[in-house]
Amino acid sequence: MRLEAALTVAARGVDVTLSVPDGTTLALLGPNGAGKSTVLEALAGMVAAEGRIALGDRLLLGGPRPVPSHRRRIGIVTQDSALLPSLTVRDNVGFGPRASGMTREASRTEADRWLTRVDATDLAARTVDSLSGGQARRVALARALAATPDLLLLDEPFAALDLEVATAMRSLVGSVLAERTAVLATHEVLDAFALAQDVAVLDSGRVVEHGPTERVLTRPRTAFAARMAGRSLLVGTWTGHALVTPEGDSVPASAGSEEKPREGEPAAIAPRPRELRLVSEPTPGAIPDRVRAVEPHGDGVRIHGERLATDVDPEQAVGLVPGARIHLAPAGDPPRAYAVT
Ligand SMILES: Nc1ncnc2c1ncn2[C@@H]1O[C@H](COP(=O)(O)OP(=O)(O)OP(=O)(O)O)[C@@H](O)[C@H]1O
Repeated sequence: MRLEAALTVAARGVDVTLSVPDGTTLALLGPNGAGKSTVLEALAGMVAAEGRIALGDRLLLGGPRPVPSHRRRIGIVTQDSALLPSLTVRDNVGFGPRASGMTREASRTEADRWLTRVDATDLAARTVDSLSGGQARRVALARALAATPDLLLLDEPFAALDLEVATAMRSLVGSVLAERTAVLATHEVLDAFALAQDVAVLDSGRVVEHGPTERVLTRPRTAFAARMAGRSLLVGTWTGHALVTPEGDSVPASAGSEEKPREGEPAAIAPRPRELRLVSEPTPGAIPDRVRAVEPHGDGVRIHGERLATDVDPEQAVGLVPGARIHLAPAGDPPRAYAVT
């Protein structure tokens, strides 16, 4: 069912417009505090919001009065799982079916069906306070799905889980999201690529980019979205074989086949750190920069410049203090330029 939302939660500085076509997943991608949980809670009716929320042909917000949370037909899996502590796992999962009028017996059968779906049948008789974080997340997912929601909201479903548990949860979520309308809050680019057709990048309560995942995360328009995608962004004018920045740097690049740049028009490149290397001399095509920060990264070091970032071996990073002048050049093939009009 299609979701269209334009909502404001003024007290938390959140003001967003989102749209999620029927049967697709939107990743809400942003750093801590960007407002992801607030958007999900506002959609679910758990925090008061102004604006308009339409789910299919039902107006949940923006009509005479907001539809209360329990009538929205929205399932939410929050970061703390929010299960009912005094009930068993089976009764937690059967809560939605029971509330919709099923007999106790039928709701238990339904709960067992969903517990099988999330591979948690062995937990059915446990009380929820005895569950690990990963187990609680599975049960919360089963509980949300058992209520047959029109929209599923997942808030950082893989955060704070061990590697193996998170991997299993990713594959489970991948299978339940197929053909469903869903919004997935995450700060991981991997989740957006793997699970969502579209992405909305959230910066301080505002959507700075919204579009197909591959487009937004490989050809970003804003420095913020580029950073979330693990890239840098240089914008300039396309000459046919180079990008000329407002600072006058000419960076040799090739025209990408997607959103092909046109001569004399605005274009951008968004290289990943590993696509650039440090060069000691200001050679033609190298981009001058200054070190902003240096951080350990994997078995090497990531140099964050004011304009670009690159990964180097630890021995190359010696002496690269904030403010130091550096030059960066493409490490292999020239970067791909794309139109940004
Ligand atoms: N219960 C609350 N009461 C008041 N302000 C809140 C509450 N929860 C969050 N906020 C504020 O709302 C803003 C958005 O926070 P939110 O939790 O929605 O961000 P987030 O992107 O989900 O971050 P995280 O990934 O850390 O959960 C922040 O400024 C935060 O301090």
